[in-house]
Amino acid sequence: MRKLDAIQLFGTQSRLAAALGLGRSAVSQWPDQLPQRHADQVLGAALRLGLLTASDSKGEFAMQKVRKAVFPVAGMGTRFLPATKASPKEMMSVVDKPLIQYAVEEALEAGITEMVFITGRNKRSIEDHFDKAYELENELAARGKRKLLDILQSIIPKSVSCIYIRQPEALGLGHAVLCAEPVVGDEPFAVILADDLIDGNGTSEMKRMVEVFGDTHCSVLGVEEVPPEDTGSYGIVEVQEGGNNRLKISNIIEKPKPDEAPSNLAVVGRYILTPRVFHHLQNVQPGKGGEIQLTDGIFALMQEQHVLAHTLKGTRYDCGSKLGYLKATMAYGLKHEEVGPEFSAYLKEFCGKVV
Ligand SMILES: O=c1ccn([C@@H]2O[C@H](COP(=O)(O)OP(=O)(O)OP(=O)(O)O)[C@@H](O)[C@H]2O)c(=O)[nH]1
Ligand SMILES: O=P(O)(O)O[C@H]1O[C@H](CO)[C@@H](O)[C@H](O)[C@H]1O
Repeated sequence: MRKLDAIQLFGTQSRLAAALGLGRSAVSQWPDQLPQRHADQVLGAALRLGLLTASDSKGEFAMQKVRKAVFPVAGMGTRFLPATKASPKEMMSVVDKPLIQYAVEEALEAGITEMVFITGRNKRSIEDHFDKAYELENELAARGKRKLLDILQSIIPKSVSCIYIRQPEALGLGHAVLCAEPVVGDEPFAVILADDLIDGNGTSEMKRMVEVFGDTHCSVLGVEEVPPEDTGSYGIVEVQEGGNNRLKISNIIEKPKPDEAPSNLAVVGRYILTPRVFHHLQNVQPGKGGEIQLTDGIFALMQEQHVLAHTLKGTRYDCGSKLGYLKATMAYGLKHEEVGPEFSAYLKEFCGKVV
């Protein structure tokens, strides 16, 4: 997008600057051909103010699509030791699929075609899971196990690319996301934390968030209410009415104590972020727990751009905790087409004995 077109859209340079919450001088220093992050800001403001609609934001005003998802999987999973001593938490299986596969399926359903995994030590099994398993496939084919072969071959469509980046040290979630910058570049992108397993009840939660992004061109965070005593486990946001039934985030704090929390609205592991966040993550200092926090990068981003909250429609299971993982296993077990009915009967009998 050219700067001239952006100014024309808003009428004057001053109006454009005001809509973006910037000084006039900041806009006058922009180059004639806007880099994508400025174009994104302009489009976001134009959509919010109704100067453009999602359907006419094409051609000169083309908006970028969310094509890439980042999966930070380099954490140490200490809450699940010893299970996570030698194998990653994200490979723990809920019934018959590892957590990371559920996360990738949610991204695929949202139209995302590039999966970027931020890995660390002991994470080779994640690469292997999304790679072709020649010997196993040959063996299954030789034994005529067509159904199992189909399951293996449909883990990820051939047209989707998987990219692995090593986070040399687990310096925090914000640092893990920053490691994706060379691959994500100047595009909006999703972040999915696989240990927050979300049953979208028929629709991928990330798909819903991509739709919000398409309508607003703003960063979007998945949020849900948590018990007030649990605020210390989450990024907590304060929101205000953002127009068009949207919630605009006005503050975000990483893991505040209940008496310091601005609300009990917690960020869950689903984000769509504009690439400008990388600039802020580069400057973020270690925060809560001595880690480079994504929350702190988002706080800085919010000072420049609108960031919206999307209230989850699906059900979230915190599979990074033992209890959450057990709950997920039960819910997915009951719904499973092969074992669901029998499992349900067993549970009824079991509960009868316990109660
Ligand atoms: O430096 C980091 C930190 C965290 N992460 C990733 O961010 C996500 C959220 O981080 P968590 O804090 O839930 O994961 P963890 O592995 O550190 O688990 P515990 O010790 O608390 O049990 C997880 O998916 C983790 O892999 C990184 O990739 N790098
Ligand atoms: O799980 P962690 O790394 O403790 O915390 C991370 O994921 C949470 C969601 O699961 C967010 O609310 C936190 O803001 C984020 O730092």
